[in-house]
Amino acid sequence: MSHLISGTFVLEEWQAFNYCPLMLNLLALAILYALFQTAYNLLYHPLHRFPGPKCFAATPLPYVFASYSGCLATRLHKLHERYGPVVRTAPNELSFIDPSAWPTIYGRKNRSQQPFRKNYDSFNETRSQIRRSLYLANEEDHARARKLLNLAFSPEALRAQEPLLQGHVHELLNGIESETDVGPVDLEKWFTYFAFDVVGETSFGEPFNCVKEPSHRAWPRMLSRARKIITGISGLKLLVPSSIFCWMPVSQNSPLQRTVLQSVVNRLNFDLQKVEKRIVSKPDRGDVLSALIRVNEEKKALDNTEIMANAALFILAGTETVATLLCAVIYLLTQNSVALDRLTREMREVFQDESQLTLHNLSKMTYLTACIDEALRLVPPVPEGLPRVTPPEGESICGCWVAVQISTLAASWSTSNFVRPLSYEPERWLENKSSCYASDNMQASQPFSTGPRNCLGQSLALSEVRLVIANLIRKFDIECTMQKSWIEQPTYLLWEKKPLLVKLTPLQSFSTQ
Ligand code: HEM
Repeated sequence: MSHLISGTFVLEEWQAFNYCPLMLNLLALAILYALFQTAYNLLYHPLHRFPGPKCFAATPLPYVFASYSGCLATRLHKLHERYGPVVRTAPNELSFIDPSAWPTIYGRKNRSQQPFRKNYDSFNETRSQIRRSLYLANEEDHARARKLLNLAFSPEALRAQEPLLQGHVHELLNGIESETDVGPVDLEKWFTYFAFDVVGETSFGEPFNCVKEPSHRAWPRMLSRARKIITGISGLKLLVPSSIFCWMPVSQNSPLQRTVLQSVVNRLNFDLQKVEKRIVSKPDRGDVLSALIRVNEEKKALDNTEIMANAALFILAGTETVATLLCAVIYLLTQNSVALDRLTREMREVFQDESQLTLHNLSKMTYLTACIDEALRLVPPVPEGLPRVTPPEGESICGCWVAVQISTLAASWSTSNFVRPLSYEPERWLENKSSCYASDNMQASQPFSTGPRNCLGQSLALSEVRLVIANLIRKFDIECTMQKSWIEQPTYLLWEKKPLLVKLTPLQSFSTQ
């Protein structure tokens, strides 16, 4: 009865009465549309004959949910084990694990043909500092910039950086050694600081000093949190077109998320000011940025915003990935005592003196390379896949807009590509390997991707990893103290790395000077 007494309430009720049918009609329309779309996806969509679970074919929700909850990479692996080498993972998305798909999806057939393009709609980067970087560049800009950046990352440019890298490895070993008598050391945190310092040193002209200065260590954690938020937003963007998404409440991040993203933007701007100063003063420090500025002086291929955008990209692309690989090699070696013993013996017998641990000498150590390749196969640092869109004029499936990708982790973990795929066996990468590995399809493991948009920093990454692993193994006896598998962890585009607790016993006969 109270609503009869209150005039306002009566008015509200009247309005609600009038709005109600409209709202109900809209809701009914939305449900009808969703039902129609689901039926179409299942029965008439050009991809409806491809194998895969019905729920993934019906709506993008399961895919987005898997991405949001950090289990996309392992989910894709399970789907491939069940449904085979090609799986429909969303209404208009196909995932492959057959290595013959790498050149088709990521390469180009001939010089005149463009590779499949990235799905730019799923990026939320239009205002960010990496907007003008290689990563988001269209084909034309990418080709122009990549040509120049390849020179800055060439083997000669890398050789010039060796003293800088060696310096950081020594700082890392000293930092780790300072903790060895306290108990198990968390190598994940040290590797992350190291990877940040190297990118800072080579691309910004000064290290971020994360290894030496505890007060400088917030940056890596901040970036990792921002990545998680951005992955979540990109996942949601798959559900609705960008034009509608930007009006939805979910596109406005929560205050906490906004603070995290804003801190990352502020920090990047702070670092990019240093790059801007160096573009003006042009000191030659023998690092990536010096090489880039020098070749650009001659070729005039990039403007200053592009140089800065790429420097920002190097932080995003070259830090967590390297830290993941370092953790993976150490963790997997501790799980395979035969491999650890063999590598330890080789490192200690071949290298009598620490000064012999140069990039040139280490590049010849085939067992070390095999240990790293096998870790890249089992824990690819970019594990989920790199979606591409089929071009309208060809390669499309039944004339339809289709996103395709090789699921990196699923391809490496597949029983159709490797013998005992979940077991760490560096021997499979050796030239004169046992015949039991004869059916291994080594091309299926492409952790740095292939084609014109493959990893620019591959040689730098491998150099960092070779130096760190060789030095650690030579200097310490290593034993993992963790009860649970380090590999069981979520992925949000990259791995969400858990602490890697390891007991390190320094060998008395070796020192870091
Ligand atoms: C183990 C370490 C690394 C792995 C596994 C890795 C993997 C990858 C992969 C898979 C891509 C292709 C991404 C895509 O197509 O969407 C990529 C691109 C890229 N990576 Fe790496 N990366 C590593 C380290 C580094 C380092 C150290 C740097 C530089 C400091 C770097 C710089 C880049 C850049 C600039 C691109 C974009 C290339 C382009 O679009 O042309 N990466 N990386």
